[in-house]
Amino acid sequence: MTSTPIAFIGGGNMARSLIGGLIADGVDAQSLWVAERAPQSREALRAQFGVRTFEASPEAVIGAGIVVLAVKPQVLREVAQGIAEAVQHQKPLVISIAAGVRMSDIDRWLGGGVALVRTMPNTPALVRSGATALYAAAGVSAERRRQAESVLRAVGLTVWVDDEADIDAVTALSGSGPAYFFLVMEAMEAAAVQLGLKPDTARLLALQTAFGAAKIALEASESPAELRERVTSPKGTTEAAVQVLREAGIEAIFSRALAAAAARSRELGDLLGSDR
Ligand SMILES: NC(=O)C1=CN([C@@H]2O[C@H](COP(=O)(O)OP(=O)(O)OC[C@H]3O[C@@H](n4cnc5c(N)ncnc54)[C@H](O)[C@@H]3O)[C@@H](O)[C@H]2O)C=CC1
Ligand SMILES: O=C(O)[C@@H]1CCC=N1
Repeated sequence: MTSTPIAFIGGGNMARSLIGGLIADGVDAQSLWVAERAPQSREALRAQFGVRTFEASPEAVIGAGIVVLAVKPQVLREVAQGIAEAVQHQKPLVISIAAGVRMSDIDRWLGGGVALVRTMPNTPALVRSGATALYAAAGVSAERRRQAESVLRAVGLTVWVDDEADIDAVTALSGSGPAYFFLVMEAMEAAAVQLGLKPDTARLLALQTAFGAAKIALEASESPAELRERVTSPKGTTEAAVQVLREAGIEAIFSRALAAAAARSRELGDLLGSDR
């Protein structure tokens, strides 16, 4: 991992996940700088991680080799324009994690000619089990790409996509994906409580089952479909449950859900980049 200071602009949920993961990977907290406008959040970031915090974003950019844009898409233009001068002076690698917002717009807001990598990480970065897709325009050097990849690889798996539009699909799949699995965990826990289990017992078993299923699916050579079939005895209990899920249209529901997320990502890109 690079030892250059990394400045996060925005210290919310996703920045905290990345910072926690980087520190767990051995990165020195003093080389992680965070510009965060909310005083309570700055205080919490210092207390939890021991990172340096800044009230004014340009101050965090000066001296940083890498700048991570970690504010909500809706405020990214204002934030980028506010640090443009510092970025043009400092010439850091800029990594955007914002959903939807296109690279050409961010580059323009930052004054143009910026070494920019657009990424879509997810919150399991906190426990170094993140999944991040990265995209860089043709002009970004191999060295800058390696630098961006090394930051995100420190907190989990990384993949490059060669079409920026793929980031919308990635956002729908792995960016938002943890929430879908949490929802399934919530639903399974509630259903098990209805069957008479104590809430604590139901949650523990639901969570460990999710963990075990993901672990075996990652480690085994078989596909998830083959692993599912292995659990499903003919005329057994799993078959009874899977039949209910299929009759309710589980595949179609996920297809619609991911399509909605990808459409929202594209919509954010259109909406927020429309100042040209
Ligand atoms: N939460 C998630 O699971 C993921 C989020 N993202 C992206 O990460 C970005 C951040 O999302 P979250 O962390 O969830 O949002 P958040 O709302 O938790 O964090 C944003 C932070 O930025 C701060 N902020 C707002 N304006 C600021 C300014 N002018 N200067 C400095 N700080 C400012 C806010 O006070 C807040 O703490 C978004 O663009 C989102 O699309 C990407 C992948 C996953
Ligand atoms: O919900 C969102 O818009 C962000 C992007 C991916 C996950 N959270």
